[in-house]
Amino acid sequence: MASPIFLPLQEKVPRKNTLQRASELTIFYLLLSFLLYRLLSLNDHGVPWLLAFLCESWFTFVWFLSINIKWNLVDHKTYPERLLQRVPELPPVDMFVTTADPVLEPPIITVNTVLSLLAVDYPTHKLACYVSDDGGSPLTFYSLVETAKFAKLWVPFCKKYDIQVRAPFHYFSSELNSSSDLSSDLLRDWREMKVIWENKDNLLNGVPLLVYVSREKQPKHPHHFKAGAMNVLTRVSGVITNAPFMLNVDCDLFANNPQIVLHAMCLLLGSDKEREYAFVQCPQHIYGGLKDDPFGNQMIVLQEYLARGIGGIQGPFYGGTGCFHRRKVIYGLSPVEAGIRGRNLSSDNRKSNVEVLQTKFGKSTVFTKSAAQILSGITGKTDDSHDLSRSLEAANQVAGCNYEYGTYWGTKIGWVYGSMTEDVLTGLGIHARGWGSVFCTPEPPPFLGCAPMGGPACMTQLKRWATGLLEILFSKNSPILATLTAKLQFRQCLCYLYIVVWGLRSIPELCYAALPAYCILTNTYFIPKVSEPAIFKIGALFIIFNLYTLSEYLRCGLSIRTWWNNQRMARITSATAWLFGVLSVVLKLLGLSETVFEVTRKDQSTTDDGNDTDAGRFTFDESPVFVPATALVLVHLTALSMGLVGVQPSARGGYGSGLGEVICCAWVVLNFLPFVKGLVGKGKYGIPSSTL
Ligand SMILES: O=c1ccn([C@@H]2O[C@H](COP(=O)(O)OP(=O)(O)O[C@H]3O[C@H](CO)[C@@H](O)[C@H](O)[C@H]3O)[C@@H](O)[C@H]2O)c(=O)[nH]1
Ligand SMILES: [Mn+2]
Repeated sequence: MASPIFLPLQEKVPRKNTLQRASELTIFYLLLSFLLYRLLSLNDHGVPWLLAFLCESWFTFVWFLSINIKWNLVDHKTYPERLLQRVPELPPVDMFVTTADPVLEPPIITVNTVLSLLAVDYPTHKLACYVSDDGGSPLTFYSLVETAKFAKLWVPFCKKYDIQVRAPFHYFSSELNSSSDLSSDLLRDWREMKVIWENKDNLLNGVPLLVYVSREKQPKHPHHFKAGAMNVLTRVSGVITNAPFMLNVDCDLFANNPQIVLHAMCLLLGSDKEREYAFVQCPQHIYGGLKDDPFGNQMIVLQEYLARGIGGIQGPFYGGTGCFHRRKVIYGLSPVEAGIRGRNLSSDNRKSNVEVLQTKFGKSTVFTKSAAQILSGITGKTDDSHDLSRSLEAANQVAGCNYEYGTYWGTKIGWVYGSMTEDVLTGLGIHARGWGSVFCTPEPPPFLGCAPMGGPACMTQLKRWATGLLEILFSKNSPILATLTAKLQFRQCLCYLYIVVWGLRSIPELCYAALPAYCILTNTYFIPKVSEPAIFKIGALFIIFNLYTLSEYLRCGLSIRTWWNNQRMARITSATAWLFGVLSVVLKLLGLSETVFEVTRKDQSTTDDGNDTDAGRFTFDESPVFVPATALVLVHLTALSMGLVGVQPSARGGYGSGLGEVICCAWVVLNFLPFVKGLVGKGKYGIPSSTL
């Protein structure tokens, strides 16, 4: 047995995926050979053929990007029990929570998240929790005051009894009523707990610092939504605790695995190789999720293969929540400057003078001093004599709405502005400087959060993502430029391309989905006739592709229904939210309107078992986002009935639409079934007459 000192804190485990690779390449080959067939026969066919060729070329390109992502799947195993033997003293961590709207994000959700963070297994005096409230809501503030009081009972209680789920809301709803024995035990211990809490002088048993921040906002000053909030939190924490590591979560994402900070440290501390990880991204699992994922947004398969796949290249994207950062990376350092690669910079070089720092970081002297410490590698506050009033004064200054003017904040330092998906943009900047990142997937899942339910809430979220990602493609921070001019690896660039073109996919998808109906209505065709061998290629493509995606779901232990719901929702999203994402970016590029961050409604789970059938039903509102998909469905229904009755114009040149088009048409209708139901549904389950 090796001594614990030499045992690694983490291990990179490549996954075997020979069969998947073979299926991916088969699909790619079929796509290419089918494209060739289309190309060679372009002259004999009309517009639908050309359109189909263009759309299929795009699908082939997207498929190529997806093969690149999934080629090398890796897992990272972490061993927190070895951590203390290797690292005698754990570093401080500042934990950030953002909330913005007390109605869409009820304070009880934020309170749970905060309590779960305060209670993680980590020395309490090394932790501090900062909550940013962009709503400036008295309700949220009052809830947090109460939280701070409750935490003094809750944190020691969790640690003493090694409670697993440390978000009280979830703990009490799941475990308390399991046996009467336990309840009486618990009651006695509740009384005992008060003994524990009297012992508040002992910091190790205490509660981490909790700070409420509501930054200054004024109509004339852009506040940059969440990215702006994160930058304020970074500065405020800089002048108070200045921890070298920062964890950030959205208000709904509570810590589900009390050891998560230790797991993350295994990846951030370790050897030189590990120190190249700029951030540790945890997966976002959903709690109280509806059965079979009716809205296709629990993202289990996406995270399983996408994040693990990029893990085999430069590392996962930054997902905006459930992520541990190195403060010095957020402050703009590259791996070389951080002394990880190449020579360590001499201390003279590192010690930038105050003026240079102030032009980059802003005018606060307290803050620039703290930043200088971080940049030179000194971790944590050096002077233990905590001058809280001085810190608070500085905190007020750095949270002001005009503090960032003329500084590097939002461009080279901190969370980057200019995209509704500030997370991906910020992570891209970090990768472009040459840093890596890593996906952390311990059991039980580290964090759990909400997924929106119902049509409109899902649309808000997906539209924002499509908008934000497309903003990145057209900005000066685009991944293509980052590969050409900076250190973004080529394959990593292809991974970024895969997601930043999400919105653009709507156009070819919508065209392709319109083809069957168009062909039936005009009695033309775009599917090869049965007499041609190419029919086997497109048939095989259809079957192998669906079996391949289905196998991905089955391997994750998900049901066939979940697979179907996700496939269907992907088509619906494309014809709705993604299309509108493209429109809003076009309007922005034309200078006609600005993009806005619309907060997603955080529903508390409505049912305990997640089996309520109505909760999974697609809902509508009067938003124009539903118009294109409704039109698509109406046209297909018309085409289908005309095709079946046989009232079609006579075909030109002998061949008209055939069985192929009818099957495709029916397939489109099947995919948009929620809209077909919406045509006859009542209330929120029906498509409003204005949309129709
Ligand atoms: O002006 C704002 C707007 C939002 N938020 C916070 O940002 C977070 C994310 O907003 P939410 O509406 O929950 O968006 P989601 O689509 O659920 O979030 C995903 O997508 C966002 C980017 O679009 C990322 O910022 C998130 O981390 C990621 O989880 C929440 O904590 C909000 O309170 C602010 O602090 N200020
Ligand atoms: Mn969210």
